[in-house]
Amino acid sequence: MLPTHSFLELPAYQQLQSHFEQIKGRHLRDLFAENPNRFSDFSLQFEDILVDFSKNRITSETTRLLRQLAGEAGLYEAIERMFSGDAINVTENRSVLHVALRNRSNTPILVDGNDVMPDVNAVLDKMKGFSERISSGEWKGYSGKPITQLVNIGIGGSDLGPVMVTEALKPYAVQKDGKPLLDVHFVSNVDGVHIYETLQKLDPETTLFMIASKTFTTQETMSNAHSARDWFLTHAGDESAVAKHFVAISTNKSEVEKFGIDPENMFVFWDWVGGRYSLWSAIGLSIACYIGFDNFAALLEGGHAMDQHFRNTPIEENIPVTLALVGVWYNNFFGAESHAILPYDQYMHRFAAYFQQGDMESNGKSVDRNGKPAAYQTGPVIWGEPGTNGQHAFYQLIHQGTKLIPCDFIAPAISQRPLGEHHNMLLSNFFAQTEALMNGKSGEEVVSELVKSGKNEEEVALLMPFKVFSGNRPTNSILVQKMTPRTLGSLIALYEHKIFTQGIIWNIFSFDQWGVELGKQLANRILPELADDQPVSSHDSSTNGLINYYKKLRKG
Ligand SMILES: O=P(O)(O)OC[C@H]1O[C@H](O)[C@@H](O)[C@@H](O)[C@@H]1O
Repeated sequence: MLPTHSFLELPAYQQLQSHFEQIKGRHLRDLFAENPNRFSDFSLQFEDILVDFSKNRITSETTRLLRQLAGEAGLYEAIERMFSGDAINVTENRSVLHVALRNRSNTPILVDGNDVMPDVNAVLDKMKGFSERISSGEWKGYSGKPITQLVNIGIGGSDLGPVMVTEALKPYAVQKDGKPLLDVHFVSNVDGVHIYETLQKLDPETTLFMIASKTFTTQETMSNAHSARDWFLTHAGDESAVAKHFVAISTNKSEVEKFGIDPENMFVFWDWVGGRYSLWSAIGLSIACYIGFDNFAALLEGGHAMDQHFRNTPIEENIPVTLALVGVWYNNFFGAESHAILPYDQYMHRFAAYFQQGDMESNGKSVDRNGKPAAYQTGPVIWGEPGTNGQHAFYQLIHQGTKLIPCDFIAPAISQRPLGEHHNMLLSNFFAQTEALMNGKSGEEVVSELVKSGKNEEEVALLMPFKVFSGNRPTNSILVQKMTPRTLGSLIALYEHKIFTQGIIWNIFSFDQWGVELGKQLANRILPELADDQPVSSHDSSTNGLINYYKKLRKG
């Protein structure tokens, strides 16, 4: 169990409220002017990862009170409970042990008195052996050819992590003749277009399908898996070929067997691995095959190093806790509704999408751990795109809109693909944006610019208000040396622990996802009603009207 509290009644919450009244009108420009050491006072480093949180609307009093808030919410006790295997996912009565999957120091972690590490290590060994057999060409398809194409069929947590990491670490793909040895594809949507378009690119003789589903009952994944199997059999002809081309990744052995996958070809994980925290488990098999097991192990090591930092570092220097607290500051005091994640690294183009599930499925809750409505804001809307594309799309609103949008800017110092001036140009944008968001541009600056450009008095007066930037818009900057497997592992774990910390402070359960279940149930109820052309009348008038119009339209 986790301790509970009443968020709004924590003494630090009350103190933060009066502190907020004093600080809300202060401008970041002035905070920087007052303290020449602001950068070093408000930045932290972990290995090569620098986290500069100085461009936030905080003072040392703010961080002191926020840390007190974390203490009063029982954060450090909660961290220990997670790491020691307590069933902190109370509504599903499960431990939360993605940290065990990357526990490279191999210290025992107990669930119901049993050490989970031998099972974790056995699956990692099996993944290693499998990925090596694929890349050496020892694993052959039904016609004797080696595998060159992987298709991961999964959705949500059984898709987003592998997609994000294989994209982010593309430069680490196992190579053959100067090119990635394997093409890796991901099919998630139940829309037949997704599997159709993917199958167009495949050769059945050299394709391996990975059916990834924790439950092995998810409608989208099972439909896509059956369609892939049908397509495969029309080419291979013979059921006996399936064993060479289909593997399963799941916690549900009996459903895997029912589907017709040999248990030998099954990679297991456990109910204490949440879907959105599962890329470190067998769900990462496509990653291990694509970048090679050693690189996958480096990813795990990076995650483990961040786990140690999170568990053992005092609160003043604890990076995930600091970012979580700054997030709480905007979410609960400034009323910010969203948070943008903006990687200045094209390979990380799915990073924000990945943490849309990671954060919003975890902390999108409105009932507290006492089962009572939460009378305060919980998890923010997470969104983002890579820089500089975002700059030419939605940064206008971040700079001059009416909403306060705290942003994380992430960049590597060394490009994976150095090309002329490209990386300096990219990074000049990375630095310029946070500077501009912080400083803004005053009326006087605008006027002098307009005058210099030759505008007359009337034109200056007309244009001035539109060209002013208020600034005072908060950002974190995360600068790493290079986006290696280890660094990426640490970064993902950093965000995971930020989410955990915020969930503890908001007194909500971050590891269930009952909100996703309702949609699944309702779709299953409507599906049989779509089988014929009879009008339906069992729903509200809107739903009936839509279904009946659909039935009319689909006749063509
Ligand atoms: O791996 P599975 O069981 O197919 O679930 C896939 C996804 O389903 C739902 O959307 C949620 O429960 C997610 O957390 C999960 O990741």
